[in-house]
Amino acid sequence: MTSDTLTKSTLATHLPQVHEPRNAGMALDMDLVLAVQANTSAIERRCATLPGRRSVKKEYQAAWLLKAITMIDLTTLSGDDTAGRVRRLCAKAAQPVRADILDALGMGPITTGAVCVYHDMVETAVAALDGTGIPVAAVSTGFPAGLSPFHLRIKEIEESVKAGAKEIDIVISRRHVLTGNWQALYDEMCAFRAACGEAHVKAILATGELGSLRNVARASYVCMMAGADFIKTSTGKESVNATLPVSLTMIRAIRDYQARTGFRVGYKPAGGISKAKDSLTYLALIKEELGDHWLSPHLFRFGASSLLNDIERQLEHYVTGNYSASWRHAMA
Ligand SMILES: O=C[C@H](O)COP(=O)(O)O
Repeated sequence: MTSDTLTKSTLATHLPQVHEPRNAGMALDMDLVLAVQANTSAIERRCATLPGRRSVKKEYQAAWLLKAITMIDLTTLSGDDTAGRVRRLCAKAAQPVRADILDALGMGPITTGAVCVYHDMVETAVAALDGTGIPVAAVSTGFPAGLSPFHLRIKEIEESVKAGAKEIDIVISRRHVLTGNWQALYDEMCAFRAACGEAHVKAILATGELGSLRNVARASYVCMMAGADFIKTSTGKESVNATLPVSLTMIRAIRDYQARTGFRVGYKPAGGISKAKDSLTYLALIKEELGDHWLSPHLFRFGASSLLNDIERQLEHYVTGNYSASWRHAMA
């Protein structure tokens, strides 16, 4: 990662609204899908070099971490979620870094990319975020397993959109991938996209349950062909969630899809990303494989419940020279 492309001055305090044409999708091209391969050992070799590399330091690191915050879907997806917890999370999304730290960094206000909740909490989050411009993302379609009746999965999307969700994170039927039923996956994804209407749809592949990187690559293509605005690795509930090899596989599918169609599809690694250092590795990977254009909330998000906390601690360390206990930072 070079440090010249992102400095504090390039971090506008209010991010410009980038107009990106939505992925219109294309007809299912089975020849293309079946031609997709993934060279697992080459992918793993490339990824093994990433975390150990020299990373950006000092003010450049602080700038990248601030940038990372603007691309977090701040998430709570727990059975014991309450309206109070969701309101606190929304307050954190609207002011993700303490004002004194931002002041010391010479930064104006920033926000996270979105707040991500279950359907039941959408209305609460929408009300709590009123006036902030922060969208609410709802996980949907029988999250996390995606095994509820199909008509109910469609209905769930419609209800979340009606409740004010601007982004819908759907889960695909893993069995369609595992049985190679690409037509069924394509049809399902088209129906989910149609039910979302104007809301943007993120397709969660649940990569930890897809068996191989080749399946991950093929599922990525099929979901993009069916109109996914983003492809997302995981629900956070699988035993293996976001990994670098899976990310490289999906990112290269995105790159190839853009070369073929001209549409830029977003990428969201999710699940188990909780360290500031890991966020820098992901951003470096995006920069190298997709380019600077993708380093923006409209094309890249972290799905994370606890990453923000660690980033805020690192920023405090940069400003004061001391690490604070994580409990000193408001819920993240
Ligand atoms: O989509 C977001 C994930 O569920 C968050 O996972 P995490 O709690 O491991 O950060």
